[in-house]
Amino acid sequence: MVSIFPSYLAPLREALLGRAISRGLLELTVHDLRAWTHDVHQAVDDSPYGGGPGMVMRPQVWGDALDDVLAGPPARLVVPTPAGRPFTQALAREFSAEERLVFACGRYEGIDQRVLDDAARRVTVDEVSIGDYVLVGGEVAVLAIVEAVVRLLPGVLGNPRSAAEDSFSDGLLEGPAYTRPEVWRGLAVPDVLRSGNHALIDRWRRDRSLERTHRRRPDLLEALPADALDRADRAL
Ligand SMILES: Nc1ncccc1[N+](=O)[O-]
Repeated sequence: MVSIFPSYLAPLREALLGRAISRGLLELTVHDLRAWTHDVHQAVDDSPYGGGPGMVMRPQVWGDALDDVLAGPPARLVVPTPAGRPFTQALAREFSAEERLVFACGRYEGIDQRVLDDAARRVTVDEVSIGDYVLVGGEVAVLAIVEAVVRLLPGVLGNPRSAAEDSFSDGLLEGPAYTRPEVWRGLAVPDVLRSGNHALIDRWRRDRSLERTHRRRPDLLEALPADALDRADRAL
């Protein structure tokens, strides 16, 4: 990763991801973009051509940084930006199969477009968005993207089934989950989940998942492939 706030990415070395790194399941290197500046002020941005508010990150600094960081084994350049294509679970899976990912964290009003155009001459460049809102920079998006990708790497999650049964893995939202005690503040766990009848439990979970998706994300239902819903689903 390349950022002007490397410490923003420190959480990646905590907990699950930190353990995956210490277990050698992945390597993580954070570079300070300012290492590629040469002026005393270590300037990384300048005012935009054509005027307008804010600052644009300068091509020379990013160009030199990416020349160095992209050197070596083939990598895919991921640039978080609100103007990017949506980052989805499917893209997380695609990224998790890559040998190496390089993340360019932009600040201010983004990075001079020529940096991405120049990089695209050498590597695949993915401008991706984690949501329709504007953060101050790409670092928080990189934290989210890396967590979504790394948890899919073999051996990272204790139980590989949980990645397979994620929300979105079957195109639907995950339904409600419960654990002990059976009754808590007068609220009981649905009986079916204690029935031991796994066919019934699977059906109940599928129904809750379909209901929730219908209520909260009808767009996901629209996007399902035709054969994704069976007769029982349609009966719901
Ligand atoms: N939403 C965003 N805002 C700023 C930078 C990056 C962003 N994103 O979604 O990747």
